[in-house]
Amino acid sequence: MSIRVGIVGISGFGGGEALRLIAAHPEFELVFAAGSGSAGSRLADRFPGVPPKLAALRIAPWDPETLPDLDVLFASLPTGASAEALAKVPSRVKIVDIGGDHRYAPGWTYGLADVWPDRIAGQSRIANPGCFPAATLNTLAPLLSAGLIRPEGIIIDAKTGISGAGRGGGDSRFGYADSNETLQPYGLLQHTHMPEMARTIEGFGGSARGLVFTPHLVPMTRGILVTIYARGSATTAQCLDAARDFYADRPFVRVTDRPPQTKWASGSNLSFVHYAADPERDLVIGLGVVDNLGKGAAGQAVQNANLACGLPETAGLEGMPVWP
Ligand SMILES: NC(=O)C1=CN([C@@H]2O[C@H](COP(=O)(O)OP(=O)(O)OC[C@H]3O[C@@H](n4cnc5c(N)ncnc54)[C@H](OP(=O)(O)O)[C@@H]3O)[C@@H](O)[C@H]2O)C=CC1
Ligand SMILES: CC(=O)N[C@@H](CCC(=O)OP(=O)(O)O)C(=O)O
Repeated sequence: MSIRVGIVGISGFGGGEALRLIAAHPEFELVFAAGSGSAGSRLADRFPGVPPKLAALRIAPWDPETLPDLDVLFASLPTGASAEALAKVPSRVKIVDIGGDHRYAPGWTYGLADVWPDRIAGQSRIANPGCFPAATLNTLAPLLSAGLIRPEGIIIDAKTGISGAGRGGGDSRFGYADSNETLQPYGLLQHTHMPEMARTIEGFGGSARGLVFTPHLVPMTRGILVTIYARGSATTAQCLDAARDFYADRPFVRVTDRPPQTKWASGSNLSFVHYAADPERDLVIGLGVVDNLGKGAAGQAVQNANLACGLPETAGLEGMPVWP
């Protein structure tokens, strides 16, 4: 019997990517779509390429108190817009929140699926990591776990595609003329993703004091590359070996022998990690790549829902990236 799922925020970039993955999922059946301004339109109006079986499904106005019978709800609402409404969803409906309202919130499991799948299995309230933390924490986890770097003073320099800002945008810097042929740093010293990164780093032991995270907008549609500088006396080979051990049985993380590029992950739930280290300089450089809409949002959300429902973790996520 199929698993009945809904998506709220389906007209957005995260919700639209969840639709794409769920439409091809072997066990999930999309029975409910909701939104705000898009309410009333059929899926085929918003997504002309949607499979015929879903074309006539109409987007409902979002009201958590009038949900149909659902097993899983994916929420992809602007951060700040989901906490109150999702509290009204019956507890029998499993929720994966792609937005930022429930990360490390009481009663919610932080869904870092490649690192701690056992914590997610069977859960019913899962907060997806932010897109930058998804790339960063997958890269750092093997090093922290093996004690190869110190948790203090980690510096993360990140580049993101424009879709990371969502369809909503609302800020002129995301328009084509403002974002094409230019690189824009933003969020210096205060980006909202720092607390969840610090909390996860400290979960491996020690203090994340002195954490620096600086994101940059890059004129590309999808993709995140994080370049991380940490202190530690490991060699490159030790870092790569630690990551290969850590991710030995994990299906979505590739430990590469050369620096990864954003296009390698495009349209997939893959995460690429690579390391270069110089013990003489007490320096470890970690590189991580994800698709912000894949591992950074809808891909990891489907992976989390698979774990929550006891399905194979890879169900619906085995497609290769789009290239070129
Ligand atoms: N874009 C990305 O790469 C990532 C995004 N996220 C997070 O995921 C969430 C969604 O982001 P994203 O998809 O990019 O954003 P978008 O702006 O693309 O989409 C958000 C959608 O939410 C709907 N919406 C807004 N307010 C309401 C409301 N009150 N009730 C019902 N629906 C509403 C809108 O639908 P309508 O058209 O119907 O009004 C809109 O299309 C955010 O929290 C974001 O930070 C997380 C990781 C990566
Ligand atoms: C380019 C861009 O603006 N990216 C977003 C990150 C998207 C994301 O992961 O957002 P949430 O944590 O709110 O879910 C940002 O920097 O805030």
